[in-house]
Amino acid sequence: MAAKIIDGKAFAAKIRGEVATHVARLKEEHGLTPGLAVVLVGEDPASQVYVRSKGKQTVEVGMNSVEHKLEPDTSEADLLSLIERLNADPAIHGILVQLPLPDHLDSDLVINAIDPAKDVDGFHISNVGLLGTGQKSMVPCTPLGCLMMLREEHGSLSGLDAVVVGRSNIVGKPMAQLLLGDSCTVTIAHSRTKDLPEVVRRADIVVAAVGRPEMVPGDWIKPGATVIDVGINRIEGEGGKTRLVGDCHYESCAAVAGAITPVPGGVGPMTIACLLANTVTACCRANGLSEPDGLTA
Ligand SMILES: NC(=O)C1=CN([C@@H]2O[C@H](COP(=O)(O)OP(=O)(O)OC[C@H]3O[C@@H](n4cnc5c(N)ncnc54)[C@H](OP(=O)(O)O)[C@@H]3O)[C@@H](O)[C@H]2O)C=CC1
Ligand SMILES: Nc1nc(=O)c2c([nH]1)NC[C@@H]1CN(c3ccc(C(=O)N[C@@H](CCC(=O)O)C(=O)O)cc3)C=[N+]21
Repeated sequence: MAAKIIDGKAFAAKIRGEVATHVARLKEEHGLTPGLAVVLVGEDPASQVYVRSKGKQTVEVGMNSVEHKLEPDTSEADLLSLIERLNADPAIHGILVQLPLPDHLDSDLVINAIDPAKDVDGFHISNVGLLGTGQKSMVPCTPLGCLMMLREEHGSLSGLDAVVVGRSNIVGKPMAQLLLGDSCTVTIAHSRTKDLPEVVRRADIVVAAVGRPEMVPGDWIKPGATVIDVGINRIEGEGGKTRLVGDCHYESCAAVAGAITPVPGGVGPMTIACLLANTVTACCRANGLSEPDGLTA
């Protein structure tokens, strides 16, 4: 296997350490404790795992964590009134509504009800617009984590060919904006893309965010390219146990890539670390304090 394995778990631990230092400083010098509220509607088991993990890591870096678990049949009005309360609460600096929401709730409406300054997911239309026009915003956590790993790997990304497979609002599109912001030549591929293998073969950087287990094989990868695998797919493994795999076929991609993120231990831990980083950034901005370097794009 040729590829360097990008250790997202270790990188995330380093970021959490930096976040913890800033949290301690905010407490000591300003009497402030950043607070993150996570809202979960329903009982999706995967979402429950993520929410637990976010809460635990939030507390570990010294921040306050508040979890709101709502019944699966919660009305839109009740969810919106909770968001209103969190928007008005000065102890809450970040609000995350776990997606996907149950079908009877309009997620665009709900997300756009969050105060953009507290939108630590970066999904509010104001933050999307700010990112798209190169202005200071809240940057979505998963793409931000991917960007941090790519910068660490390459130094400058300027002029590199990047292909993002997937065009969702939460991963593909903001990822493409960030890569464009770093002067990559960006292609966004999706389910209607003609000749996806040929498109991916041109890329110096491949970001796969498709949600299809092991869809990208090694023979689509240009030798030496960097592969960032965002996919989190639970599949049936040996002995009836479930196993976590990405959207890339790890073994074959690692044989030709220059560097690759594993699943688990790649993008996932970076996503949560960036959520904590965004919460500190939001707390600083809300209090007119200079924000930490290196924790945002
Ligand atoms: N590690 C982490 O922190 C996170 C991981 N994830 C994981 O990342 C993956 C993607 O998530 P998300 O962006 O929310 O997914 P979505 O389902 O919202 O989007 C998937 C995208 O992939 C495209 N696609 C689907 N099939 C194909 C295909 N055969 N060829 C090319 N493109 C295809 C779709 O195209 P079209 O638009 O044409 O339908 C769509 O744009 C999932 O595995 C998810 O679990 C997500 C968030 C965070
Ligand atoms: N509003 C909102 N914001 C999100 O950021 C958001 C969301 N909704 N809905 C779901 C997706 C998914 N997501 C992950 C976060 C961490 C891991 C993670 O830590 N993964 C570990 C493994 C975890 C495991 O074992 O299951 C890893 O890859 O090493 C994965 C996926 C955030 N998402």
